[in-house]
Amino acid sequence: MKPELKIFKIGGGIIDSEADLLEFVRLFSEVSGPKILVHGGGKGASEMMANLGIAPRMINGRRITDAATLEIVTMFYAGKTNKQLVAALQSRDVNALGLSGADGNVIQATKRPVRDVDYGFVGDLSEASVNSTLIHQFLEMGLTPVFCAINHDGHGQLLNTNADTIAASVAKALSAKYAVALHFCFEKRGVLTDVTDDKSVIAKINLADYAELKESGIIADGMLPKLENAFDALQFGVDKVIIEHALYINEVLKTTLCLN
Ligand SMILES: Nc1ncnc2c1ncn2[C@@H]1O[C@H](COP(=O)(O)OP(=O)(O)O)[C@@H](O)[C@H]1O
Ligand SMILES: CC(=O)N[C@@H](CCC(=O)OP(=O)(O)O)C(=O)O
Repeated sequence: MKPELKIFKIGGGIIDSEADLLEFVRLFSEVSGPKILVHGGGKGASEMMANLGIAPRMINGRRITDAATLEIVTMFYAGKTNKQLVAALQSRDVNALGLSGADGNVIQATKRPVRDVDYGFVGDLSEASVNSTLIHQFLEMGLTPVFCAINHDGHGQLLNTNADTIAASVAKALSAKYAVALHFCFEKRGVLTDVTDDKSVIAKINLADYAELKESGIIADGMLPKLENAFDALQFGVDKVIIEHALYINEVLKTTLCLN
């Protein structure tokens, strides 16, 4: 039997509030066994950009990342957010190791080719992108890797990748060695039939439900790429995918995804 590995992804809605972030760190520090944290921070990055007079542009949940945007998101994700999270985890006795994809060449991406849209310095990940051997070694050393959304192309160019995609790719790559549970944590209790009603959590979603929910428009905005990544992970070896509130990871109200 494969050993268990828990991968948690937190998004910008939680990172934006210091109190929420510290509460998540407390809960995460109590999670037993080998674990990995992947963080976004899109909301804070957009605020920082707006303060600097640069209008953020998103298409299909992905940020158009020109050179100026890349500088800001690198500072915000790989700098401030990653290091604050690592320090908070250390204060809870979690030996966290903050990583961009460039560190140890742990995730290498390819700049997204220009088709209908030029996304700029956005990185796409493939099966070969994630160095699962190195991540396994970190876990064996008792370290908890903390990934941000910045990676590189191996030729000196930093790239920005949606953090849900990073979480799903790391989960897929490690599923050869581990039974991986992938938790997408954000500021709602799961996938909702009514986004304004936290009680309307859909307990289970399979591939057929997913198609219907998309068609009916119940799933929209950032939930679209999140579920796309989530089902991709399930189809490529990840054991469990859960969508839940970052501050209620120990409670039963959540969405579990399944293929059939
Ligand atoms: N059916 C749905 N259930 C829950 N959230 C939804 C749904 N449809 C759209 N959303 C939106 O998706 C957002 C989550 O996507 P995103 O902001 O990208 O997450 P993250 O904070 O993890 O980056 C929610 O804040 C919500 O506004
Ligand atoms: C290419 C791309 O879209 N990158 C994302 C990375 C951060 C992210 O995904 O943050 P959340 O998880 O908080 O949304 C962005 O810059 O917004």
